[in-house]
Amino acid sequence: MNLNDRAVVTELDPKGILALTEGFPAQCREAFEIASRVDAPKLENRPGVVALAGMGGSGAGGDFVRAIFEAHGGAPFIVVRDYAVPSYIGVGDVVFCASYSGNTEETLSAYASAKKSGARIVAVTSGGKLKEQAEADGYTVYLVPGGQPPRTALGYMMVPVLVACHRMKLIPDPEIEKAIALLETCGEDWGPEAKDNDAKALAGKMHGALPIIYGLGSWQGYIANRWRCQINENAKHLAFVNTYPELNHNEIMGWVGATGQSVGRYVGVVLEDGSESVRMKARARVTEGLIGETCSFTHVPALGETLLEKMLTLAHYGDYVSVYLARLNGVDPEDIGSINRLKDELAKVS
Ligand SMILES: O=P(O)(O)OC[C@H]1O[C@](O)(CO)[C@@H](O)[C@@H]1O
Repeated sequence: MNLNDRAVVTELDPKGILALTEGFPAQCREAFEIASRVDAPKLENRPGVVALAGMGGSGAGGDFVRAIFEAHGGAPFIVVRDYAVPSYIGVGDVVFCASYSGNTEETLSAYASAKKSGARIVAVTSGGKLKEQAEADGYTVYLVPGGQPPRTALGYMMVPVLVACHRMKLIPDPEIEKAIALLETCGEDWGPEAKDNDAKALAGKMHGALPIIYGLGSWQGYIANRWRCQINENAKHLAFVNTYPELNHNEIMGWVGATGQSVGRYVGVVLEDGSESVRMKARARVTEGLIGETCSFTHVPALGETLLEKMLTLAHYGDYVSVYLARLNGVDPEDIGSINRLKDELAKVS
């Protein structure tokens, strides 16, 4: 299949997931402008905990912010992918409720629990019940443009949280515009017109295989999870994710049996910064040696200098891979039939 022909790549993509992927840098820029016009909450004291409640693509945005807090932040930051915020959240804490549609049941339920806890709530949404409730309750709302699949709205959902946290003096300047400028150059290498294209090549390796995506460290693991979600939803393709060094304490033994198991072909990906410690690099090298021919690993290094540049470029690369893999699999990247059927069934459960 000729993935160098845009018409071929978009043949099964009537809703334009490829175009939305290409538009990600512009989306981040627009989100930055929107967020810059909104007053962030004024905090009297530093919160004990900052949380972000969100599912799927909206939860992924929380992981990016979490990584920045873990590297440079002034409070613990947790991502809640569940119906309620933890019991230790209370008055003085900050809870971002992020739902692009504004109608995701788990996030609306987490919103209700956060409200009960007395925490300061900030909503990020394009509308729906979350907008209605947060406005009625008098909380800060970052309102972003609607009308696209939530997983393609990562910029809209993440950038306002970063801007708000910076303005609340919880993180140093994440240099968002610098990261966007770098993102704007990536389409030349990974976009549909780029012929010598590593993203297309990696999608080709994943086609007919089970991708195993390892992060060479914690934030790299968060991005690996975003890759998995995009590969699952866009390409209708299973993928497994793990993170160094934890996988050296368990999953490495799973590979011992994998050679004889009839799973088919595995293809490995390691997402890395490039400046990991000597010991972390050694872990990847030795692990790959032990796994041997059962699975060969492609290392994908992050681009840029800042943590945000590195995370966004690695995630953008994975988004392209997932769209090319969707085409190779012969599926519409927009279709989420099973998710919708699940929601229909759940609607019958009281
Ligand atoms: O951001 P939202 O609208 O809450 O959606 C969260 C997630 O739910 C889904 O719409 C599927 O139910 C995902 O595509 C999305 O990432």
